[in-house]
This record gives sequence, structure tokens and C-alpha cells, in this order.
Amino acid sequence: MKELTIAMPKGRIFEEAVVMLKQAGYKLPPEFDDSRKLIIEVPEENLRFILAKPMDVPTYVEHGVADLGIAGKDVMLEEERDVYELLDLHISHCYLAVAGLPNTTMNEVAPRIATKYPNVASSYFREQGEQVEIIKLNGSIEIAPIIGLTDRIVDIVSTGQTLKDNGLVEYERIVDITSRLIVNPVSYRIQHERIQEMVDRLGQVISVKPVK
Ligand SMILES: Nc1ncnc2c1ncn2[C@@H]1O[C@H](COP(=O)(O)OP(=O)(O)OP(=O)(O)O)[C@@H](O)[C@H]1O
Ligand SMILES: O=P(O)(O)OC[C@H]1O[C@H](OP(=O)(O)OP(=O)(O)O)[C@H](O)[C@@H]1O
Repeated sequence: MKELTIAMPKGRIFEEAVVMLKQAGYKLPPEFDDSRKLIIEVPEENLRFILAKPMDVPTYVEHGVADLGIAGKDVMLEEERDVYELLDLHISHCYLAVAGLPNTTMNEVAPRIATKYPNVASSYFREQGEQVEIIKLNGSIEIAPIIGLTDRIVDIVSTGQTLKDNGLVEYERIVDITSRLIVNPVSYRIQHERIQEMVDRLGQVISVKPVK
């Protein structure tokens, strides 16, 4: 039987996802704790893992080079890939919000928004009936309003510490985010039994925490 390939996001989701897989009974080798390897084979479990940039996980899954993947809902909303969401893993809780300098209004003519999520931000402001100019940044988004690049940002908030430390305030909460188990539709049909077994095993170790 062919192994299942799972695209895992490097970075902050990774550790929590590995803990969940271990709790679900998958025996993962030490490479998962301490290695720079980007492809990890686990023949004992008939699994193979690809360690990808979080934003790229749905791309691997859509193209079928990974059968499954773990991705934040933020990435799913931004990328809109042709994949199915199988499970809310309830890990890496955070939310997307509009933030900016306190006591400021947005420029009336073409207000500018900095974000790593141009699609989510465009849809959000379109739904609000506001015409905005989106400026795509790749990180440290909070800098943008402070140095006068934009009126607002759309970014991830978790503890709120980054906003606070940079003198910014939240204006609107857009959507709550957790990480999801996603699947390639063809893999789901062809390898249904094995994938369903993984869904069941992970489903049993999900711990639903209240959203802040
Ligand atoms: N501060 C946070 N607290 C909790 N979860 C977060 C936080 N920031 C991001 N996340 C979630 O974790 C996912 C991965 O974030 P991470 O910061 O590891 O990667 P990234 O910043 O998107 O990637 P990179 O910086 O490598 O391009 C996000 O897609 C989101 O779902
Ligand atoms: O509310 P907090 O708990 O402070 O978390 C929010 C911060 O975490 C993420 O940044 P990250 O650390 O991924 O760095 P980045 O700016 O390079 O994306 C996000 O973009 C915020 O800046």
C-alpha cells in the first residue's frame, strides 16, 4: 500500500501538530524534534511528511503531491485552494483583526491597509463597502501604521502583545482562526479508509479550548 504524504507547516503550528499526532498514537522518529530535514519518511507508519512554509501547505495538497496537510484557517481563506477541510484541530488559536494607531480615522480617500493577507483584507473591506488600497507585506506588519505607510493593518492577533508593545489598538475582529486538517479530494476518494482512520484518531485527541 502506498504511503500517505502529509504536508506539515514549519513554525509555530508544527510542535502542536506533532504532539497531536503522537497523542493519536502515531510513532514519530526523533527527526521531528530536532532536525533540518524537509522530508521525513516514517515507514513504520507508512507515512511521509513534507515540512513546508505554512502558506504553501494548501498548494502541495491541491496539486496532490501531499495527500493531507495541516494549515491555519487564515491560510485557507487567503489561498482558496481546491481542497477539503476534514477537521478543526483546535490548535494555534488566534484571530484576524483590523488594527491601527489609537484615536485615528481612516483616510477618506483610498485608505491604505498593510497585510500579509491581501485576499482576506480585500474581501473584508469590500463587504464593508470601503474602497481601500492593499499593501502586501510579508511580516512585521505592525510597523506600517507607525511609520506612516498605511492607515490600518489586517493581521493575526493572539495574545495582543505585539499590538500593545507597538502602541496599536484593535478596531475590528474579522475571523477566529484555528488549524485544520485538509485533504486532496482525489486522495480522499482513493485512500478513504486510511484517511478516515487518521481523522478518527485525531478526532479523539482534539481538545476544544474556549476562544478568548
Ligand atoms: N501569534 C500567533 N499565535 C497563534 N497562532 C498564530 C500566530 N501567528 C500565526 N498563527 C497561526 O500559525 C500559522 C503559522 O504561523 P507562523 O508564524 O508559524 O508562520 P508564518 O509567519 O505564516 O510563516 P513565515 O514567517 O515562515 O512565512 C498561521 O497561519 C496562523 O494560523
Ligand atoms: O498577539 P500576539 O500574541 O502578539 O501575536 C501576534 C503576532 O504574531 C504574528 O507574528 P509572527 O510572530 O509570526 O511574526 P511576523 O510578523 O514575522 O509574521 C502576527 O503577525 C502578529 O505580529
